[in-house]
Amino acid sequence: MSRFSIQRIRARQLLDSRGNPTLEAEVTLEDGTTARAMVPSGASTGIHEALELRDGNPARYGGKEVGKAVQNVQRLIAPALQGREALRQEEIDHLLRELDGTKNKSNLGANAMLGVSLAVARASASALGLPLYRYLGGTGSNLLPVPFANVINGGAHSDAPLDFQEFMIVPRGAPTFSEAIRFGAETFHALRTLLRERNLGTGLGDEGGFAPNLSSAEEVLELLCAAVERAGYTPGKEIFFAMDPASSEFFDPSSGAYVFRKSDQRRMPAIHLVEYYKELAKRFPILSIEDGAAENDWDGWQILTRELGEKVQLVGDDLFVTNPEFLRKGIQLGVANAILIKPNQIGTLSETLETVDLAKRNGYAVMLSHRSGETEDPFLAHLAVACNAGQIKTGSFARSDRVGKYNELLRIEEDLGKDGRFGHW
Ligand SMILES: C=C(OP(=O)(O)O)C(=O)O
Ligand SMILES: [Mg+2]
Repeated sequence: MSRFSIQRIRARQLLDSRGNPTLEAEVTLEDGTTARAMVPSGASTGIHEALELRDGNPARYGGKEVGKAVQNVQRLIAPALQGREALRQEEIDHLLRELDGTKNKSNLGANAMLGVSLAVARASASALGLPLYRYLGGTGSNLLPVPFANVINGGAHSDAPLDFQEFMIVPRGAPTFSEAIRFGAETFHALRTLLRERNLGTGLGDEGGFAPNLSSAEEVLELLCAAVERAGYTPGKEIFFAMDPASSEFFDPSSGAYVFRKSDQRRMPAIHLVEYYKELAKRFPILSIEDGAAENDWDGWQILTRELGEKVQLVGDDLFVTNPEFLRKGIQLGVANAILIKPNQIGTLSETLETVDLAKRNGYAVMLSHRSGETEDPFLAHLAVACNAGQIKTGSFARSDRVGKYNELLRIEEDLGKDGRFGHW
C-alpha cells in the first residue's frame, strides 16, 4: 500500500455533446487525490470497435443509458482494483481486460473500462504533481500537434446533402500552434461570412463545423479555398485541406460499390472512387484522406494506397479501430500510411499507447482524434502531446466540447515554453 494506491472508484452517468448519456469515472487515491475522466462516443463507428455498453431500454434516452456500465465500474471494477498501485497503468489495464475476459470488451463495456483507465492515469499525474501530458509521455514529449479542424460536416454528422463526412482545414504552414489556431479560426469566420453571403446556411453539425446546403466535394473545396483567401491566406501555403469521407458509411457490401446516397445516388467501384480522390488532390491542396475505402474493403485500400500513397497521407480509422491486430494486418498488406487513434475504440490507455508505438515503429503517421459525440474532457490534448503525434483532429472552432481541446493545447504550449515544437510529423 502506498499513497498512490487506489482507495475508491466511482462512476456516474452524464451527458455528451449530442445530449446522449455517457460515463464518467472517478478515482481516489490513498493520498486523497481524486481525478475524473469522461468517455466520448462515435456515430460512424467501425464495426470492429470495442463494445460501448448501453442499457437498451427504449423508454429511457432511446435505449442509450449507461447504467449497466456505471454498475460494472462500481460493483465489479472498483473491488478488483481497490488497493492496486495507480502508477502501474499497464497492470491496471491488464486487470481490467482479465476481469472483462472478452475480445471486444462486451462484458464490462469499453466505456466502463476506458473511463477507469483514463481516470487512473489522471489521478497518478495529479498525485505526482505533473501535467498529464508529461506523466503520460515523459521528458521527450514536446511536439504540439497540427490541428485538423473539421469545418464542414456531412455524412453521419449532419443533415447536409453531402456523402463525405468531414472537410478539414489544416494550418500546417503556421509557425506555432497558437498561430495555427488563429489561422484556422480566422478561416472559419471567413467561411461563415461566405456561407451567409451565398445563402447556404450557417447551421452546425455534430463536430461544430458548418452543415451547408452543398452536395459535392468540389463545391466544398472551392468554398474552402475562397474562405482561406478571404481570411488573407493562401491555400497550399499556410493552409491545406484534409477529408474524412468515412466511406464505410456509403459502401454497399452486397455489390462492392460506393454509393453517394445523400447526394446524387452515384455508384462506383473502389477504382473509380480512387480516381475521384486523385482528381480532387490534383485540383486542391489535400494532404490527408481518412477512410478513403471501407473498413472491410482491403482490396479497395490496396488500390487507394498504390495510387495515392506516395502523395497523400492515407489514414485508417474504421479500418484499424486503434487495434494493434488490425494495424498489423494493414502493415503486412501495405495499406494506408497513417492511423487515427481514438482511445474508446480499443478501451484502455495501455492498448492505445501500444497501437501508437506499433504505428511509429512501422513508419505510420499518427493522428489523435475526438469522437463526434464528445465531452468537455480535454484528455485527448494531453495524449496528443504525450505521443508526439504531431496531428490532432478535434472539430471546429465553435463548440466548447471541441474548442476545449484546442484551449488545453494552448495551455500546454505555454507550459512547454521554449521546449515546445510544432509542425512536423
Ligand atoms: C470522428 C469520427 O466520427 P465518429 O466519432 O462518429 O466515428 C470519424 O469518423 O473520424
Ligand atoms: Mg473517421
